Amino acid sequence: MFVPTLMGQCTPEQQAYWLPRALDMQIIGTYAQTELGHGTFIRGLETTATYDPETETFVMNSPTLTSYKWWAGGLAKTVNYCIVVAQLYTKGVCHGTHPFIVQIRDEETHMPRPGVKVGDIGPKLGFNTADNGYLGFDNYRIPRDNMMMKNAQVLKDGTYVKVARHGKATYGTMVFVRVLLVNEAAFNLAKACTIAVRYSAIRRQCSPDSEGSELQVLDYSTQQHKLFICIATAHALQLNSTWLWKTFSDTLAAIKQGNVDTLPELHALSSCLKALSTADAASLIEQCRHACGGHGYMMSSGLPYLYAFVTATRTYEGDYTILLLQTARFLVKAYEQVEAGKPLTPTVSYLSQAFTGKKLPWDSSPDGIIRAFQALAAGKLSSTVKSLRKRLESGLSYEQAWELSTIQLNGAAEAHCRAVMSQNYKSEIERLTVNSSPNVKLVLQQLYKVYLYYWALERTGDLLLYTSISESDIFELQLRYEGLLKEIRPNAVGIVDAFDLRDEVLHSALGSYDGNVYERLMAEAQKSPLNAEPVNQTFHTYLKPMMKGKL
Ligand SMILES: CCCCC/C=C\C/C=C\C/C=C\CCC(=O)SCCNC(=O)CCNC(=O)[C@H](O)C(C)(C)COP(=O)(O)OP(=O)(O)OC[C@H]1O[C@@H](n2cnc3c(N)ncnc32)[C@H](O)[C@@H]1OP(=O)(O)O
Ligand SMILES: Cc1cc2nc3c(=O)[nH]c(=O)nc-3n(C[C@H](O)[C@H](O)[C@H](O)COP(=O)(O)OP(=O)(O)OC[C@H]3O[C@@H](n4cnc5c(N)ncnc54)[C@H](O)[C@@H]3O)c2cc1C
Repeated sequence: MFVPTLMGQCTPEQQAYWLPRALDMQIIGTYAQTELGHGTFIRGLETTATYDPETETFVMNSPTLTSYKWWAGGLAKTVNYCIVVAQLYTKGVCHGTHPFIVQIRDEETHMPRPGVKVGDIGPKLGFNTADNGYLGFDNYRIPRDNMMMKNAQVLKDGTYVKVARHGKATYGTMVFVRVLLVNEAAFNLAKACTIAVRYSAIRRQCSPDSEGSELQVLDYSTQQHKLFICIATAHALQLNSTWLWKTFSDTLAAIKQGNVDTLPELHALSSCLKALSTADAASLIEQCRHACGGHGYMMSSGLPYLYAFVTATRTYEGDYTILLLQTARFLVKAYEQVEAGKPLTPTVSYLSQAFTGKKLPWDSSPDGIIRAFQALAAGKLSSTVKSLRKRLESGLSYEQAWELSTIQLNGAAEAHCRAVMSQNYKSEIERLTVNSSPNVKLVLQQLYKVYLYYWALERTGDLLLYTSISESDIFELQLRYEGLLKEIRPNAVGIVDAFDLRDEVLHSALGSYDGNVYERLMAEAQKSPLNAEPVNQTFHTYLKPMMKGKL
């Protein structure tokens, strides 16, 4: 996050000075925005940067314990510089949060600079290879030039000058990382399902009849139900990530031309896609662990590490709930645009035909299901706006009405995102397989149908509300879904092999390419320190005295 912020928030002159040093690893930096007391509410951050025109410096200060920077990766022992997001004060006026480049350790001795308090925040669920740290300032001075001045400046005499055309230009790095995280979610879910599917092909358990041999657990329908959605979702996230990256790049290019019109839609998309992709990836990685029984609970399976690593992404770079509410803001505005007969941006254009007051006729084809997801999202949005307006009419303020409606707002945003993801998944597969062999086309179409059927069956309640789907339609869809799992089974191992993930990347005794699961589990067990000697000394110090009643 350090380098992207240097690129996104510095003037060309500042980039010319800082970027080469950062890329050369002469300086190592992190992005310190979150504080002990605030992570989501950026406007509530307490660290201050007060400009002193006498010395042409900013005085960095941590006025309270809760103002200490907390969480930044590498902050504890690794970095010697930080990008610090602080409330900017000049001429007695607060201009809100702005980014500053702050040296916190000596470049030679690595000792913390006077006025800087820095340390490690302690053990975490995962991410323990990163030294996430805390940082406090005691009236610590930095040169005026260390304010990142692309979007706003403080002149030598302390005059504040706003440069950016969009009020949230300083939030740009977060959008960039959210876009990256969709790809990371896809990559890590692909690892987990490679491990779980390969292991499920090796593992034999239970024989349906007394004479027969034990079945591969991958042959069980319930195991296929657990795992094939994981494969389908890994592809869905990867294709949405590529699509989102292009949307991000196009928006950035437009902003460079001075056109910020597409930024709100990008913010709404990156928010809900980051939220859903990281939440789906974390819960499906846990599902892969469930599918591997006891051995999935071993660190040597690689699955606990993947889960601990990925579940953090639901929180950092914008908490799941918060980001969905950002998307909901955008959707409510889109609803108002439909009412006013105004044009809509591409990803919400389906809303212009949606508010007919009638249930969408059910169509179980892939395109029909995608239209149903859109009808579901539109229906939830319409119902949410109705709740908002009912509360406003009762005399509540907009903020109060909004807060009381946030559960529905989040539901509408999640439904919208599912519709966008499903649409992208199918259209990207069709675009990319135009020249593919019939077999490749067949397998990839089977996977996106798994995704569509799975989520339609997960949302039958909503589909009954907003489409004409009947009980028998649901019955038929369930049978079709279960039949599709059986069609995929023969190719399942080949499909995860196609992720082309090397053993060194998987780090898994269960998922290695050679399938020697039991030999690898035993080999990993031998590495346990408890196997260093036949009798551990705790027998003599604790067990034996206890057995003799002497403790
Ligand atoms: C899967 C394995 C992954 C492994 C990958 C490995 C490494 C990954 C690399 C890095 C990650 C590591 C660490 C993570 C680092 C961090 O966590 S950094 C800290 C991240 N913190 C956040 O994300 C904080 C979240 N909070 C916010 O973004 C904002 O507070 C808010 C919730 C958006 C609210 O902001 P606020 O200023 O109050 O604005 P408000 O809600 O009032 O909205 C005002 C208008 O501004 C628009 N807007 C808000 N944000 C943006 C944005 N980013 N871009 C564009 N526009 C934005 C908003 O839509 C409003 O517009 P209106 O037109 O008024 O509706
Ligand atoms: C592994 C990891 C690495 C990180 N790395 C960095 C880093 O490098 N740099 C950095 O600056 N930060 C980093 N962070 C911090 C991260 O960005 C924050 O944890 C995240 O933004 C969430 O903020 P918070 O922790 O204050 O949670 P809070 O915002 O306090 O959330 C707590 C709960 O309150 C809810 N909530 C909060 N506000 C609202 C609201 N308005 N409406 C409804 N519900 C609400 C949330 O949904 C959540 O359920 C990292 C975090 C982790 C876990």
